[in-house]
Amino acid sequence: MSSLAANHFNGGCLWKYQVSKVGKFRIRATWMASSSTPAQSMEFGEGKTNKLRIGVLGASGYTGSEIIRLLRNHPHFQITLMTADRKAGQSIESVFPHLVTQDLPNLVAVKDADFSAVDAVFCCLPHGTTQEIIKSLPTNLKIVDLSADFRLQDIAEYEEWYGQPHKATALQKEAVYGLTEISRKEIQSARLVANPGCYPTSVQLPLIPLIKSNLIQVRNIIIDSKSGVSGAGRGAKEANLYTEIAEGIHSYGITKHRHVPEIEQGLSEAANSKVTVSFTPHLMPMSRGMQSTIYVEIAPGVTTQDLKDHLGNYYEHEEFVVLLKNKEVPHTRHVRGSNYCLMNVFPDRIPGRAIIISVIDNLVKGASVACLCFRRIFLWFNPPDFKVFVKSNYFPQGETASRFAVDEFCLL
Ligand SMILES: NC(=O)C1=CN([C@@H]2O[C@H](COP(=O)(O)OP(=O)(O)OC[C@H]3O[C@@H](n4cnc5c(N)ncnc54)[C@H](OP(=O)(O)O)[C@@H]3O)[C@@H](O)[C@H]2O)C=CC1
Ligand SMILES: CC(=O)N[C@@H](CCC(=O)OP(=O)(O)O)C(=O)O
Repeated sequence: MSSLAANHFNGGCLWKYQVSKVGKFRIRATWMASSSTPAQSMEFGEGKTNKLRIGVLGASGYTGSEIIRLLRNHPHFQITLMTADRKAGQSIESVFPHLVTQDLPNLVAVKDADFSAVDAVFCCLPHGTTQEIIKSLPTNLKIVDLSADFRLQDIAEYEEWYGQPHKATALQKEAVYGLTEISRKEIQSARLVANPGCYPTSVQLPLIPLIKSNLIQVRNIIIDSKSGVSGAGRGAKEANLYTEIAEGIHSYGITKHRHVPEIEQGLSEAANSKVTVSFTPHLMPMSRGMQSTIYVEIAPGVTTQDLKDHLGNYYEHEEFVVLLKNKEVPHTRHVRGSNYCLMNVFPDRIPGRAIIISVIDNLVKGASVACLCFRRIFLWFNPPDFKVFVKSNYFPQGETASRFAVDEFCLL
């Protein structure tokens, strides 16, 4: 792990293969270098521009601002619309001064938004609000929704856990749950993608492959998760004041956190039977980062090493999920600002049990960048010569687009 961490802190960028497999050299996609190369024949929006035009709804929030940070200088994206609520009418630099040098539109209220110059929308709004807004958007738009509104397939379950009726049930049926590494194929053809929650991302990435292969029992799964305070958004709340959060750990949502049904939905689908988990989240005195420590029963005849081998193989070709070696411990600081999920598996002292640790950045892999995955967007739009473009400019060895760019974003 040390090389990956050092690489991150140095601001450099190696592919996972370069880090983990000596001698298996892959040419790195460097969009910063290639930004001098015109985006040749990639045309979006009826050929009017060679950039994909993006609207960010909720641009004045934490996840929205991360999307802007990551897309602002990209040669193939152009942010043409940004919305806000209380901050409508302001410039983005007055809200987030680090975005000062960017040529970005001012923030407007959703009701005043002009979608005529937008191809795809990232919806970074509070749940509840989101479903009504998405329902009113032009139907030609591709949408990635970061809220929880379209994640639960069972509307009754949504109403039970979110305490309100669902107001866009038809759209709910259309939405695809967007955990990239697990559902890449479905995401490619979706119009509306429900980006997974941060806790569910950190839990499902290690558990789904193990459950699918019957390597762990689906009973007695215990999940202890910890989140940075940015997970609660930028809105002012007494519980999130520095004086309330600093120098302590706060458990919350015990037995009733709204991510429980989302986690159980994903694990149950993998198991083909109903899975029930014990899940307790904690608020930590840090601005960003998330760790899930997961206690599982191993299936009869299976060893901890089998779990490790399986996860290693399952994610071998996934750039952003890394199984650490030996006894290396995943730390949240190693994924800060990055799109990586780092994980490892440890034998418990109690025979037949294992402990899995998984870390992500809640604002990146847990939210914004997960949904920026290049392949998702470009396969949606499917420009005819995309493969040629990708091959000649970025992937001389014919790699797929999923490995491109996002890690460049997150290692900035
Ligand atoms: N923070 C995280 O780690 C993660 C968050 N998410 C989800 O992503 C979504 C956005 O989260 P986050 O960025 O943290 O939230 P923030 O509270 O930081 O930002 C919310 C954004 O929505 C705008 N907004 C609020 N209410 C309305 C409204 N009624 N109409 C129109 N716009 C409105 C705000 O505008 P203004 O500021 O101008 O009032 C702001 O731009 C949420 O659904 C959240 O649960 C998902 C994964 C992780
Ligand atoms: C620390 C904190 O408050 N975290 C939020 C979850 C983070 C999040 O954004 O959840 P969604 O992805 O479902 O919107 C919470 O516990 O509700």
